Amino acid sequence: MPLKRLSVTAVRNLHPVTLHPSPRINIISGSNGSGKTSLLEAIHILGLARSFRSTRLQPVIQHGEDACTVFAEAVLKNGTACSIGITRSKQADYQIRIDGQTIRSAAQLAETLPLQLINPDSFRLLEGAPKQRRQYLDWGVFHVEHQFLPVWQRLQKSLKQRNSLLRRGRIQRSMLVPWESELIAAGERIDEFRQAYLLKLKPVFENILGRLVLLDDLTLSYYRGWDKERSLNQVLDDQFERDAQLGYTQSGPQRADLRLRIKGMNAVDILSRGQQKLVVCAMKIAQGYLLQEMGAAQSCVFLVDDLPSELDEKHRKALSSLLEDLQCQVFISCVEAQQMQDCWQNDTPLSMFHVEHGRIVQTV
Ligand SMILES: Nc1ncnc2c1ncn2[C@@H]1O[C@H](COP(=O)(O)OP(=O)(O)OP(=O)(O)O)[C@@H](O)[C@H]1O
Repeated sequence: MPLKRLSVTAVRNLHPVTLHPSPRINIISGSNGSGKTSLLEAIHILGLARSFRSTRLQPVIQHGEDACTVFAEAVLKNGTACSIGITRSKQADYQIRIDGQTIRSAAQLAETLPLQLINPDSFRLLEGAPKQRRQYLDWGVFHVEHQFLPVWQRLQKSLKQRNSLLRRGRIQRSMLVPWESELIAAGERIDEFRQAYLLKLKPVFENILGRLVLLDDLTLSYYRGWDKERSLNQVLDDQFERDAQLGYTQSGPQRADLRLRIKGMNAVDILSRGQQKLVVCAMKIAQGYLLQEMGAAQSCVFLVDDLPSELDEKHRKALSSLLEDLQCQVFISCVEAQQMQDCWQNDTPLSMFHVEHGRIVQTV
């Protein structure tokens, strides 16, 4: 869902600004510490009510100010306008408004403005804990499967209850049964959603990866979080004693993972940094393409922090062409504008912004 007007007030070092971004490609250049990432961070806050740099929103509020605000007018897929605003003050939690209505859940915000972030931390998708890859997978499922959120919430609740009973100690097997039946029902649904989504994602990912880099041996597979030969019911039953000793549920959809391997080894142990960046980009861009293909309610906005770093010219251009073909709105930050200037076709709407000491000026 492209943003056609974006206002940012009191976010980090940024001076108050109103921008009119291109519905397609936006390049934000500036030297280190000028405020490029802060602009991407502001858009991220607008879409997810959280920063990608700090777990709390308070550090994002400009020193000496009481609150930060990000506001945008966006265009929905059906062509109608939609306004989204978020304010976070030092004293209170955030306030979100969509079309003048206050909303309480960040999930509604995420549904309205699907965002994909590619930044130096995205490497964690390959090298980090399974949680990162589960979140990646669930982002996709959330945007294409409306039943995902309520089922996922039921799963979290039943799992929390089971774990808290397990932690109490000296527990009877029968005491877990009511929570387990909820956990099993929700867990199996979540597994079905994830499998169905991955089946669609895999060919898109392989195609996109092939346009970026030749890695024929790379495989992407799914681990559902428990033994594939046994039902979740059976696994919970068999592992009860051990779960009770440990005080938590060892197996289940909360342990699901995506595995990226090359010749049976972890891809992250084999690939160069540049190749890892390309694989991560292919994974994220594939989700954008799939969202379009599956006719999701809104198209995705891509935030790409420091695209040129660790990529040579050939790969930079290949990546740009994928983002361009996606026909989404893209915000790309870089130090030198000219590194990103000649990557686009002549008819692609392109806007360029330069940031200096927090002041953003549109140059093209
Ligand atoms: N709450 C805050 N209030 C005011 N300034 C802040 C706040 N938090 C961070 N800053 C400053 O804002 C600037 C933000 O820089 P930002 O990370 O956006 O720069 P950048 O252009 O992306 O740099 P780089 O190219 O090094 O990644 C930094 O100079 C930082 O010291």
